[in-house]
Amino acid sequence: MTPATPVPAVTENAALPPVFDTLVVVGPGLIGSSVLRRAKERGGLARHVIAVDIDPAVCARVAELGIADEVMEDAAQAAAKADCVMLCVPVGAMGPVAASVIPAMKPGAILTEVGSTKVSVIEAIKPFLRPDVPYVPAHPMAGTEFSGPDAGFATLFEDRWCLLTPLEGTPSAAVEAIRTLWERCGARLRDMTPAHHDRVCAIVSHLPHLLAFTICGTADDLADETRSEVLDFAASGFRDFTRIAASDPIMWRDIFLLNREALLEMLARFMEDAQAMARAIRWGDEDYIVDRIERGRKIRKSLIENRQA
Ligand SMILES: NC(=O)c1ccc[n+]([C@@H]2O[C@H](COP(=O)([O-])OP(=O)(O)OC[C@H]3O[C@@H](n4cnc5c(N)ncnc54)[C@H](O)[C@@H]3O)[C@@H](O)[C@H]2O)c1
Ligand SMILES: O=C(O)C(=O)C[C@]1(C(=O)O)C=C[C@@H](O)C=C1
Repeated sequence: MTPATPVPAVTENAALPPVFDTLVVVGPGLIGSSVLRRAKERGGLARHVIAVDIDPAVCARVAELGIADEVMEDAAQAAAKADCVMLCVPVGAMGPVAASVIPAMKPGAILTEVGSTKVSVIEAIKPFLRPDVPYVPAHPMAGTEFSGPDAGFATLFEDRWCLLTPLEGTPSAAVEAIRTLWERCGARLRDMTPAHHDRVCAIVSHLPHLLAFTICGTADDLADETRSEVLDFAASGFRDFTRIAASDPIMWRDIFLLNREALLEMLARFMEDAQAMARAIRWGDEDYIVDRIERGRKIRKSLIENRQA
């Protein structure tokens, strides 16, 4: 265990009784460290927060930042102290990490996670579940292209959606505790089925990342001269793709592979629509082209009105 440098806790939720006594965050990267910061800076989430990471450098950094009361490398040892364990590791690591923490958890303690895919994460965790450890899958729809404990910030989830995909038979008190935790992080909550979640995220998050990685690769494959021009003149449109294309490779490898079916379905639909646009351009179908652009403008406007852009 590494002693952590204390950070002065601030107010906002401080008057409210904390949702949990002890919250363990496994994987204090962008998302996990944002939850830790929220807990420390605003209060109301947990009286005591423990961070666990497999990477000793991450543990050392979290201790230095002072965003947890304790920092540990052994997930099971930390889980034994928890009222809630929140897994914030890449989706491909959720199953193995759940397997190591669940046997150590106290009866009645809650397991939750923040994975970007739900059906396959739930499938990976299910074999290790215990009847006395409720599991509440969640997904905060907030992030940046950065990762690691330095990337997090306490306001990351403010006004962002957090999607809950509760499983049948989960005690409602456990679902409500996780809902309250995210509300106190500033998020707006919505419940949906895991399968619906995966289709929605495939179109609004996973496909855009796939397109961004691909367009950067396509530009990079062009002749040297063209590539340098791309970089010189990438003032806006291309530049906007490069922001999300800078995201973490392990995280996105896992998301693509673990949301394979929904992502491939959305990609096939996108390719059909792109073909239709190509046809309209070839045949000079102005109405089709204008209609598609207007739909894009409408979507952007509604995001702005919903404070999501
Ligand atoms: N980045 C986003 O925009 C975003 C948004 C919502 C949800 N998510 C999901 O949240 C999770 C974390 O994403 P992030 O961006 O915070 O990642 P991150 O890379 O910033 O942090 C992940 C942390 O998990 C640690 N880790 C990996 N394997 C581990 C293991 N077996 N045991 C303990 N620690 C382990 C890593 O060392 C790292 O510190 C992922 O499942 C991701 O899909 C990400
Ligand atoms: O804003 C970004 O950079 C993100 O990639 C955030 C984003 C998204 O695509 O919206 C990425 C993955 C998550 O699961 C949720 C949010």
